[in-house]
Amino acid sequence: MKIALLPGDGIGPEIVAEAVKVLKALALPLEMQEAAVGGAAYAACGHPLPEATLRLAQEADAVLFGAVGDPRYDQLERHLRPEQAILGLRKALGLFANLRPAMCHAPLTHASSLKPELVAGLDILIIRELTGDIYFGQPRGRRSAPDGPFAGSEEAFDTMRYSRPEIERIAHVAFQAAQKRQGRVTSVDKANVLETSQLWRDVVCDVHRQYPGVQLDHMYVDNAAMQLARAPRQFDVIVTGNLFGDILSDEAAMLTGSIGMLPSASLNDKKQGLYEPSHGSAPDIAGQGIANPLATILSAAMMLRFSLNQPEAAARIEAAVQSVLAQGLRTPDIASEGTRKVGTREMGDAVAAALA
Ligand SMILES: NC(=O)C1=CN([C@@H]2O[C@H](COP(=O)(O)OP(=O)(O)OC[C@H]3O[C@@H](n4cnc5c(N)ncnc54)[C@H](O)[C@@H]3O)[C@@H](O)[C@H]2O)C=CC1
Ligand SMILES: CC(C)CC(=O)C(=O)O
Ligand SMILES: [Mg+2]
Repeated sequence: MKIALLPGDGIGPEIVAEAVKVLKALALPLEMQEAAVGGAAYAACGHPLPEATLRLAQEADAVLFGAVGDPRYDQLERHLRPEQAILGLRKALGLFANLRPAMCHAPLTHASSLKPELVAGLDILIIRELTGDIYFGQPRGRRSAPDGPFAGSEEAFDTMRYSRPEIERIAHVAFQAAQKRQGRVTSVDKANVLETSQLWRDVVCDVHRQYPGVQLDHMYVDNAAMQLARAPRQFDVIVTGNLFGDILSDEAAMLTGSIGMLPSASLNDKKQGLYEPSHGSAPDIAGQGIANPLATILSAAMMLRFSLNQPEAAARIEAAVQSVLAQGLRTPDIASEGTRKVGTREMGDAVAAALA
């Protein structure tokens, strides 16, 4: 089983190292090969997604990704910025389905931003479309405004676009996931305002006819953001577009205790996948040894389950994470009174040691 390791920038190398430690402790025949990506790759060879890195990812059975983004490169042209590497990988590998499970582990109900009684047992699956929408839509650019009250001044524009097949395939992923869960899908859009969202809603309704056992409802994204903070357990599966899913999943992370707890799988139609924490490179804490590695470790478990056909090994990692949380070990982002504060490495060591 070939795994491409792409640690990237900021806390990326710190958290990927801990996931690798846990994977190695499983003693499976995993062949891991590392390559530079993001700002690290730009510094080394002038491009955030070098050809060799892309090839390694394409030829691997799965990719374990840290994060990209480096404030030193914020002023670069968009196509050279570290973040283009992850967008480029998603597009090149066709990773249209992003699964972000937001679960509140029992020992962390007090670490959540909400009252414990609102998040106890929380288990939401956010399914975010990942290769379309305003992040990829053309045309985009800068120009002199051709009309309107600010005609002649500098303006910038992006394009929100979705095609029927793109919406159909992500809707199928959502309905099929719901069939294995509580059987409920909430489709989140802004159909009261946006043409793309009106098509989104039409197509989701059309696909729903093939899944009569699944309950479907629709919610505008502004209300969905509010409902997540008010009563998150009303949701089972949320399916939404790239932009809304990006924002809502960071919000949902805080219901679980921290953005450092939210793993993700990005899959294509061949179940080839890229696995990464939902957060970014966290430059504000990089190099301090305090980043929470659990989202990355849980992403490695998703990799074993979805791409490497090792569900038992995945379950062992998930149980080990539960066990260290039950023991009271906490990185600073999830620490509370009466728990034991540990750093990134100590948390990784503890998970590896707790593997049954
Ligand atoms: N997939 C990716 O590679 C992503 C990259 N980015 C990039 O990351 C850089 C930083 O972006 P931000 O908006 O600051 O988002 P961020 O997710 O990196 O950080 C937001 C806040 O959460 C904290 N945080 C994040 N991960 C954590 C962890 N594992 N443990 C403890 N605390 C954690 C950070 O310290 C920070 O205070 C930017 O360059 C951005 O473009 C952002 C999101 C995803
Ligand atoms: C570069 C960004 C689109 C990455 C991000 O924020 C995400 O995937 O959650
Ligand atoms: Mg994001």
